[in-house]
Amino acid sequence: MIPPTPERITGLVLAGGLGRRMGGVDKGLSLLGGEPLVEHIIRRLAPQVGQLIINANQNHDIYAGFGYPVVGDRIEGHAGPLAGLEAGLAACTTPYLLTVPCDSPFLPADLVSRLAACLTAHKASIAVARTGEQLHPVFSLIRSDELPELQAFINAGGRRMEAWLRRLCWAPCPFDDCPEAFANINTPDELRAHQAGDTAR
Ligand SMILES: Nc1nc2c(ncn2[C@@H]2O[C@H](COP(=O)(O)OP(=O)(O)OP(=O)(O)O)[C@@H](O)[C@H]2O)c(=O)[nH]1
Repeated sequence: MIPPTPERITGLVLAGGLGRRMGGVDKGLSLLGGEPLVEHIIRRLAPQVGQLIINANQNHDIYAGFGYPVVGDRIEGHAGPLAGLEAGLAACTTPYLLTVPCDSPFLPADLVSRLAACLTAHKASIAVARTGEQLHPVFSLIRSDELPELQAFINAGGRRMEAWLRRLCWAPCPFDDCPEAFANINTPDELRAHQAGDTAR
């Protein structure tokens, strides 16, 4: 197994959703503390990985302005985060891909090192963040050579990320010491609440 060192990992920021609960806006570009959510993610993730890719299905030019390649879903009909993962894996040139959602701006500074240690210890194909009983499949470190398996799952109608990862050799990675790092922002009220608490972080 090739060790999942940072330079062998591409970070994929999943920003391809519809943001219905946010009122249909492009959630990754929603402002928190005066900065787009995607910028918060990039600031935390870029030091942890060798390369970055943004997955987006609208506003490509704006996302490209952050300085990283932008890929859109190749599967039609807003098939969910697995569609973004499929596009990211297809564009990825490193042996590992790390996914994060665009709406969790407080992600851990040691997310990648802990997922990498877990993947190695379990000789797994995918390591998934877990807090308590809750899995966070959109925070996963994945072997890039699982792309054909993912495409087969999607072609057979599979859409749930957790259902897919359970077909692989997968390992849960505990982050019980920092559950707040996985808080996500789905609604204008949640955005306002975090905005109000932003100065405290
Ligand atoms: N590429 C891609 N990513 C998606 C899609 N749907 C959701 N996501 C991403 O998956 C993560 C979790 O998304 P959700 O909050 O469940 O969905 P959303 O579309 O962003 O928001 P809602 O419409 O309010 O559910 C986010 O990073 C989204 O950008 C999709 O169809 N394609």
